[in-house]
Amino acid sequence: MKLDGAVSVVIGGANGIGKSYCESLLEKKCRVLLADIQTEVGQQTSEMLASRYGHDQVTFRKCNGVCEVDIRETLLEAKLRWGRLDIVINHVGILDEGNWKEVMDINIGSAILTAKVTEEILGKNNGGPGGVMVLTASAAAVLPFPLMPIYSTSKAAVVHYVRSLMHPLHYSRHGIRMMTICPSITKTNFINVANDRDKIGVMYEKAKELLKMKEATNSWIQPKWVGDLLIHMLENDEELAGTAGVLNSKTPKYYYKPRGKL
Ligand SMILES: NC(=O)c1ccc[n+]([C@@H]2O[C@H](COP(=O)([O-])OP(=O)(O)OC[C@H]3O[C@@H](n4cnc5c(N)ncnc54)[C@H](O)[C@@H]3O)[C@@H](O)[C@H]2O)c1
Ligand SMILES: CCCCC/C=C\C=C\[C@H](O)C/C=C\C/C=C\CCCC(=O)O
Repeated sequence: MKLDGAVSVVIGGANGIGKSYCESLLEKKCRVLLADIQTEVGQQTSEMLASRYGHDQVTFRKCNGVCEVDIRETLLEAKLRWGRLDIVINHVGILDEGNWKEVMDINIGSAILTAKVTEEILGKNNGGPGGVMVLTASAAAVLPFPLMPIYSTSKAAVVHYVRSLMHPLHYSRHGIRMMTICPSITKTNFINVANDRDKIGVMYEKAKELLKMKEATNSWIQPKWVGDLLIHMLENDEELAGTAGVLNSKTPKYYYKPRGKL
């Protein structure tokens, strides 16, 4: 798709990978509604980006990415402000091996609600123009990662959900090109959860060891690389729709291209 002049929503855009998504989109002259549950930091990030890329290019709105009403109002605000909506990104997720219900609720719930509302607003079956939806899953969704079985399973469900919705049976109805981005361990605030024994659970010591190794070898994924992958997937959306773009090193690999008809 052509990104110059396109309109996007990034839910969870105030920090880390989401912030990198916003910057990468703005670099390509895409307009961005940066949505986040944290008002103060969201506004700060949006203002910093506005001073760099233009005040008409980016704006902030408070949004809980697991709340259907918030997601709908956020998408509609972007459409109303700029007269169109092309790209919907939801980046929300948690890791808490001590609370499986909440992990499933948030990680899978945010994916299902985002797809539901995106289809409602952009779906060809609802009179919309189609568009693109991107969800952040995790490399743990497709690579073996026994350290965090509940988190990994929730993210695998996100990948499989998107893959299912991109089957021709569904795509022929809604016309929205959907994909997931699956980074490996990325240097953001999210990894601080490793210090919380309750949230990591029985693999706490092993997790600490892995992070120590990452630090010693500086083998983190950088948020900028994830932003670069987003742009690559958007610019090649016809070919990459339905795939999970996995970033376990600087070079991505793509999994699960849906084929055929049932
Ligand atoms: N950092 C990693 O190693 C890594 C790797 C793969 C996938 N992920 C996924 O990326 C996401 C975390 O992003 P990050 O690593 O950039 O962390 P981060 O903490 O730097 O940023 C997360 C952002 O999401 C916002 N947010 C959290 N809950 C929200 C909600 N309910 N509604 C709206 N906004 C909300 C936060 O306020 C924050 O701005 C999760 O989905 C996680 O599973 C992270
Ligand atoms: C064990 C570390 C716990 C803290 C890290 C916090 C969050 C990370 C979440 C990511 O979504 C996990 C992503 C990928 C893990 C999958 C494969 C890892 C492959 C091993 C490696 O990259 O070294």
